Amino acid sequence: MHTVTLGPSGTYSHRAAGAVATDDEIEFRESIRDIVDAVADGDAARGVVPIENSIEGSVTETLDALAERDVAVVREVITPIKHGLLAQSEEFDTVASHPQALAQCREYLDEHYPDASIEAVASTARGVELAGEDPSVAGIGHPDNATGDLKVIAADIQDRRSNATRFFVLAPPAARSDAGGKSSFVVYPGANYPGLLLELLEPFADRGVNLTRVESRPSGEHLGDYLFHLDVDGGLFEERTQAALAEVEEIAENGWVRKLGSYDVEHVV
Ligand SMILES: O=C(O)C(=O)Cc1ccccc1
Repeated sequence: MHTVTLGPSGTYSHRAAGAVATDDEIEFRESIRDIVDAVADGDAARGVVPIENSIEGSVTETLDALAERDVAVVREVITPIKHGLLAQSEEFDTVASHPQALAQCREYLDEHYPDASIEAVASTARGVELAGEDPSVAGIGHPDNATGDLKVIAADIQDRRSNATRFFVLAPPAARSDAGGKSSFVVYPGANYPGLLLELLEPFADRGVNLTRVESRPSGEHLGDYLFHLDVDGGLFEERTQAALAEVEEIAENGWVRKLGSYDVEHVV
């Protein structure tokens, strides 16, 4: 079975997927939700989705899909992101890209193309595809996508020199593993009282398990009701991580805890 990721060919997700699959094993989907669904429904062996960017923060579509569907996280892949502005010539009036890429280049676009219309599309590669079809459109994406009539009008246009994105490699629940140096959980406490979040985090602090990310997301139930995404520097094979999690499960007895799994981190260029 194949690996699904955000298409068309040439997205950053596609590049990250190269860490776990060869090109002939990769199939494309047009949204993150479709990727998570394909893995959860058993239609794909692996899925590769962006989770967090160093400039723009969390990819909320991914967080919400991980809270809703039962999938395992089996690996983390980190890639540097270097955006190029790709167009047939400098005579364009619209810039099309993925919302994350547009946000990562906001200051550059404001300074150099203040009059351009900004168009959010499903992926960076889709924006570049549009630029290839229409001379009035420029895309923001990886410079390797400048094929055919497209030129790299400007390179390295992201607003910070250091720009990296974390991707999760997803697998069906049966592939969930306790091995690996990091673990991710989603906690819905099903309660709301002073100090609740502190209580949820203390079991990790008490055992010296470092938290690498805490993110709250609306539960969708009612305003002010949240679930929490936790990443920790500890594997579920470790007694300290298991013990901390058992305490968290007790605190969340009126809600639920989803163990996404333990995994190792890989850097790809
Ligand atoms: O659109 C893409 O290329 C993606 O894979 C999503 C994305 C967009 C911007 C930075 C990192 C990932």
